[in-house]
Amino acid sequence: MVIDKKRKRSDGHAKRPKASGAAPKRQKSNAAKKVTSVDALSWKSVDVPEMFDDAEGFYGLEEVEGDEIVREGDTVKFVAAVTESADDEEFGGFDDAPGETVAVSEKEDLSASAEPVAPLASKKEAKNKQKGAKTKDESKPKEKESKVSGKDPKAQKNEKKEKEKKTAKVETANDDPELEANVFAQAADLAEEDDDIDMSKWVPLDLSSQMLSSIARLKFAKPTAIQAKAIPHIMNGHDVIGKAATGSGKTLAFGIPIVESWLAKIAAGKQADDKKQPIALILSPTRELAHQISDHLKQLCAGLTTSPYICSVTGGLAIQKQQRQLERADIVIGTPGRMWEVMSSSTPVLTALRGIDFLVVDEADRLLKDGQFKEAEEILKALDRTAPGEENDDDSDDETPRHRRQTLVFSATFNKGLQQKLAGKARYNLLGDAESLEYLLKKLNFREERPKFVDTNPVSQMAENLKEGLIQCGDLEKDLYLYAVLLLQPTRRALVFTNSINTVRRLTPFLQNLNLPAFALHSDMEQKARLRSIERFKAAEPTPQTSSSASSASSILIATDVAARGLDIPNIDLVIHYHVPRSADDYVHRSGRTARATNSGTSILLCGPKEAVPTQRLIAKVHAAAAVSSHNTSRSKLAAAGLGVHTIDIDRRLVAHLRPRVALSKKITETAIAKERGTKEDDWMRNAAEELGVEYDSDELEQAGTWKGRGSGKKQREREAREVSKAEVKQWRWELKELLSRRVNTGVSERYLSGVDVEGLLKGARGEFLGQVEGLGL
Ligand SMILES: Nc1ncnc2c1ncn2[C@@H]1O[C@H](COP(=O)(O)OP(=O)(O)OP(=O)(O)O)[C@@H](O)[C@H]1O
Repeated sequence: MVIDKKRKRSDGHAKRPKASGAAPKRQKSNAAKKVTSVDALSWKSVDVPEMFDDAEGFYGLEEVEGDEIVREGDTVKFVAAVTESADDEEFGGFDDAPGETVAVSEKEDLSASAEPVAPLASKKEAKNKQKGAKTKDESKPKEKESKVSGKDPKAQKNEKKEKEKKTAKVETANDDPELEANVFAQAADLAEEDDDIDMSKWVPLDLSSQMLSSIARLKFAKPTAIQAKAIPHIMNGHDVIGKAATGSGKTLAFGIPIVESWLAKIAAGKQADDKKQPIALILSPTRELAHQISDHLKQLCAGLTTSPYICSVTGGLAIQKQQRQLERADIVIGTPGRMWEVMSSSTPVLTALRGIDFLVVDEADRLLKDGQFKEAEEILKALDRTAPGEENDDDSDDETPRHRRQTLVFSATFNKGLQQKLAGKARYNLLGDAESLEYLLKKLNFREERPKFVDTNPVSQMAENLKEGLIQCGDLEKDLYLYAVLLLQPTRRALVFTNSINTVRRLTPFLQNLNLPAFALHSDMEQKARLRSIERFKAAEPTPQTSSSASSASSILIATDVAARGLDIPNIDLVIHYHVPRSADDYVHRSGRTARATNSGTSILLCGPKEAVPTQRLIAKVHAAAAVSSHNTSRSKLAAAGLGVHTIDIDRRLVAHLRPRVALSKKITETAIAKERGTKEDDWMRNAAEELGVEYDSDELEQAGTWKGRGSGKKQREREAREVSKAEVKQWRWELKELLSRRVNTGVSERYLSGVDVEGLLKGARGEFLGQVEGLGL
C-alpha cells in the first residue's frame, strides 16, 4: 500500500495526562472508534527535507493519535478516534528485589578537560528579548546608557563595530588549540551578529562601555539575580559569599568584576607587561569546571580590544606547558591538586600569586570538604604567608595574612549553620572542627570581618523551571525503568547519574546494546577518554522534541558525581538519578545540570525499596523550607507527602513489553564484563605466579578461592557468565537485534496489521512505539 499524503498530530506533541501529584494513579486513554473515509482523516502536511521532496511512499507518515488502518479480508478501512475518556487504575507498587551492590565508590578528584560551553541565546530569542525590553521603557534607559559611557547610543554602536573589527586582530590570549577552537568559532558567530541589544538593565551595575558591549555580544540583555546583587559589592571592594540556584549565572557574577578590574588596571597603566602579575586565582573542584569557567571568561572577553590572558591549570595536561602559561597569566583557573603542584615547585609563580587581587572559590562547599581539602588548605596558607625579604616579613609570625585580596566564595548550596558563621553571627569552633568546611572557610582569611552574604534563593535551591519526578521500582528493575524513561520522555540530551563507577561501566554498554547513544564519564577513565565522552555527548545533533510520543535522546551521558557540579552543557533536558544521591546537596547539583538559565528540564529519581527512606528524607530536606514558608505546614507532614516531587505513574504493561529486550541486553553486557574481568584477573594471577616462581593453575586457584560468604552469589554468577560460549552470546545478540528491529507494540491489535506492510510498520530505529503512548505525564 502506498500512501503519499503526509500527516501529523495537529498539536505537535504526544498527549499526556496531567501530573497526578502525590497520588499514584495511572491514566490510560480508551478512545471510541468509527470507520471513516480516507479523506475524512485529519491529514496534515509535514515539512520534509528538500532531498525527500520527490520521495513517494511512507516517508513523512506519522502516527495520528487514535487513527488506525484496519484490513479485513480484501478491504482496508480507516478507523478514526471519536471521543476520549480516561479511567484510573490503582498503582500496585513493585515487588521488592535484592539490591544491587554498589561496589566501587568514586574518589572525588576529577579529570578531563571539557571544551568550551556556553549556550548562546538563539537569534530569534535574542531579538524577542530585545523587542520586549525596548517597548517596556524606550527612552529612559537609553539616556542612562549614554550617561554611563558618556557617548550617545549611535556612537556606542560605531565604537562596538570598531572593536569587533579590532578583536579579530587582537593577539589571542590562548595557545591550546584543542581548548581554543570552540571559543573562536563562537566568537566568530557573535561577530556575524550585528543586532543592537538594549542593555539598559545592566546600567545600574555601573560597568564600563567596553564591558557592556562585550556582554551585549553574548546577547545577555539583563543581569541574573546573583549578578545584579553580587557585582556591585565586588566592584565596591567587598568580600562576597554568593549563593544562587544552579544555572543562574554565578560564573559571570564573579567574572565580570574581575575582568572590569583588570581593564581598569590596564587603563591606569598599572599592569606592566614586563613583570606579569596575575589579578585573580579561581579554584574549581573539577577539571571540567575549570576549563568551562576559563572558556566562559574567554567568551566574555572576546569583545574587548585587549583581553586578559586566561589560563587553566588542571591535571591531565602537560605541567611544563601550564607553568609557561602561568608566567604570563592574568586570570588563573585551577584545580587544587595541580595548582598546588605548580605553586609549590616554583617560587616565582608562588610570589606572583601572592599578589592577586581576587581569590575565588567556586563550588566552595564541595571544593573545601572533599578529597581536595588538603591541597586547597596548602594553597590558602601559601597565599597568605609573607615570603622572606618581602615587606611585613616577620619571622615570628610566618602566616600573617596580607589582606590584599578580595575573597569571593560561590555555590548553590551552603548549609544554614555555615551561612551564619560566615556572616559572623556564630563562633567558630576551630578545635573541634579541624577537618570541617567551617575551619577552611576561616582559613580563607576574608579581609572583612563580615563578608557580604548574597543569597538569591533562600527558600528553594532548585532551578525555577525544573520539574521533579520519582519512579518507584524494584532494585533489580532499575535497568528496565531507566530504559523505559529514556524511551518515554521526549529528550534531546539526557544525563544519568549513578553512585558508582562500576554501574557506569555496566549501564553504558547495556544502553548501547539497546541502540541508545550512551557515553560514559567517571574519574577512573583516561583523561582523553573523558574529554571524548563529553565532546561526543555535546556534539550529537539534538533532535527537536518531536510530536512522536516516544522520542529517544540524541545522546545520553552515564556519569558519576564527577559531572554533578557546574557543568553547563546545552540542551540537557532530562536528568535521571539511577541511584538516589548520597546527599541533598548532590541532588540539587545533579538536577541542576538541566533547567539552566531560562531553559526548562526534568529530573527523575529511580527509587528502589531500600532507598525509600533516604529518598523521603532527601525530598523533605530539599523542599521543606519552600513549603514551610508558603504553607506554614510541619516539616514531617511535608516529608511524607513527597512535596515538590511527583510520583510518576509509568504504564507497567508498556514497561512489561520492554522486558525481553532489556533482559537480553543485560545478559550480553554482564557476560562481556565478567569475561573481561576474568581475563584481567587471570593475567594478574599469572604474572604474580611468575614473579613468585610458582606454577599457575587457574582452575585450582578458582576452587581454592571459592567461599560461601557475602558476595559469593555474585561471584558465582560471574563464574557462570565467564563460561558462556561465544556462540551463545552471538545467538543472544541476534535475538536482541531481531527484537530491536520491531517497534514495541503498545496494544495495536495484530488483526489490524495482517496483510499491511508489517515490515514497514514495525521497523523502528531505536525501539520506538507502534501506537499511542502517554509518556511520563510530567
Ligand atoms: N545575564 C545572563 N543572561 C542570560 N544567560 C546568562 C547570563 N549570565 C550567564 N548566563 C548563562 O547561564 C548559563 C549558566 O551559567 P553558569 O554556568 O554561570 O551558572 P552557575 O550558576 O554557575 O551554575 P552551577 O551552580 O550549576 O555551577 C550559562 O550558559 C551562561 O552562559
